[in-house]
Amino acid sequence: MPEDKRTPAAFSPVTPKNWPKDRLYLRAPYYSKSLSNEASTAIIVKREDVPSKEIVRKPAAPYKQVSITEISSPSHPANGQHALLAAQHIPADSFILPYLGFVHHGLNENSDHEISLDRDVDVAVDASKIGNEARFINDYRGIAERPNAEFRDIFFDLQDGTVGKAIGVFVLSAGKSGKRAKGIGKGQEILVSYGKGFWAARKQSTDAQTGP
Ligand SMILES: C[S@@+](CC[C@H](N)C(=O)[O-])C[C@H]1O[C@@H](n2cnc3c(N)ncnc32)[C@H](O)[C@@H]1O
Repeated sequence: MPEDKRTPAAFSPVTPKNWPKDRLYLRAPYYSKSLSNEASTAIIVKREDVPSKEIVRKPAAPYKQVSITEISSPSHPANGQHALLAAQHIPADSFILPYLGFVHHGLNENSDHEISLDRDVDVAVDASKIGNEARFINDYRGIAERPNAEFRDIFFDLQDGTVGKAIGVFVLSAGKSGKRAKGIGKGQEILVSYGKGFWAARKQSTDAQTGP
């Protein structure tokens, strides 16, 4: 559990169903006090400096459009773990929820819940110990033919006159052929692509552990 409290209001007393007891639930990003001034200036901006065409997302936790579910299907590659499902139909191209966690310098390669936020100032979000429902989103490989959601940059209202640059989870757009126009159906698992790098790094560390 990180020691720093840049955003005391980040923790929510209300948690979603099936939220694990040993993890803290966030309603806003939790910023490390060790962030450099350069990084803070890059990722936290004044409300009035956000371009007017941009949508600023307000905290809305817990997120009603999703549900955390324990996987109990032997054919699912993450059987016994958790998944995030759509609790209702979510239209193509729409915002689902922010990916919240501990916002810090560097990349914690040991974390399975780490996403880069701003490479220029070397800042990432780690949801391994604190986070929200988005930390339960699995990679599509071995589960579906393709992902149905993706990460995009968002602006998140920190409710103190400032706005944080953050990562949001969105339903994929309909696509040129309209193949994905239906969006994500109620009860379907929300799946992104972690990228080949995520799995390559894990294969390397498994190979190193098992040896020749
Ligand atoms: C961000 S977590 C996703 C949530 C995770 N299932 C849980 O219950 O905490 C990433 C981890 O989930 C598992 N995972 C996600 N997608 C997977 C997939 N397609 N196949 C196998 N394991 C997967 C892996 O253990 C991975 O390290």
